[in-house]
Amino acid sequence: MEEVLKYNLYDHGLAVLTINRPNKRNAISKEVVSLFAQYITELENNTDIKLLVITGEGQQAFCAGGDLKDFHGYLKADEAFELLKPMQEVLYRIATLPFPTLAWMNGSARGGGLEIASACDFRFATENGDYGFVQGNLGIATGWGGGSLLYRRIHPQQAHYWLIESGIKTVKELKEAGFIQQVIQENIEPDAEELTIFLSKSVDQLRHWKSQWLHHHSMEKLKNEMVEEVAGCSKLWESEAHIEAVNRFFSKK
Ligand SMILES: CC[C@H](C(=O)O)C(=O)SCCNC(=O)CCNC(=O)[C@H](O)C(C)(C)COP(=O)(O)OP(=O)(O)OC[C@H]1O[C@@H](n2cnc3c(N)ncnc32)[C@H](O)[C@@H]1OP(=O)(O)O
Repeated sequence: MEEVLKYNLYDHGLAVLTINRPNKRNAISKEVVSLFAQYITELENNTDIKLLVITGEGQQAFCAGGDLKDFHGYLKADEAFELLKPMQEVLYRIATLPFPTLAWMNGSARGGGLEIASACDFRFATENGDYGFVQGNLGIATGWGGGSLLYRRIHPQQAHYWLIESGIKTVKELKEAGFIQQVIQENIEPDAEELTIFLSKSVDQLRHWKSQWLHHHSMEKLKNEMVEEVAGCSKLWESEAHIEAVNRFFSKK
């Protein structure tokens, strides 16, 4: 059976991680979290990589967020914290990789799917998708640290408003807010023209610019904010609103 997270390394410095659960709209299961942690260790130790792209399998979704079967249940706050923390650590490690990272959003994204996208330095998205930090509609908040990351990707006031609004955005709205840098028409190919701006530069140049970015933003402050975010979401986990929202999702199936 194919892995639920595929890792492809190309000889021109490109690494691609593909979330491979198209029948579940690439929702993140615990197994996907574990494979992310494993592959990131390989990426951290590879000095030849110029760019990491994270994308989804298929044309319908980039990532539907946490798998509601794996990540949503009747948990106490401390249990929810233990459940959410591993993916927060994955997102922090993605955000602090020593080379540029790009979310190639090949379709719709919800909740944690946009938290993964926010962990990347850059985001390209297809017009065929729509995109929403919907955690607020589930009675919770971002739970993997993606809210802290969003504050570093777009204007902080816009980030605050998006998290409260919990709305679904078009690619036009994402572009207007500066959340995405390019609109894409199809799934990624290793020789995609859109990757040239990265792959035409040297490893040293790309790692210099990423080091500059990491120094500009205190990573210690980011890590602390992300951990506090997980704790805050965990407290909301016990709410009636959250339990009812998850029941609604599965009852409509
Ligand atoms: C910290 C992260 C945070 C958390 O986990 O706490 C979150 O990510 S909360 C947000 C969780 N995600 C969602 O609420 C999104 C739920 N999914 C959808 O809104 C839609 O599926 C959508 C818009 C992504 C795609 O809609 P579409 O009509 O194309 O597909 P279906 O809804 O018919 O779904 C197809 C198939 O996929 C299963 N599915 C979709 N999303 C999830 C999910 N998040 N977890 C588990 N399974 C999911 C859905 O049940 C269908 O499966 P099937 O077996 O065919 O019934």
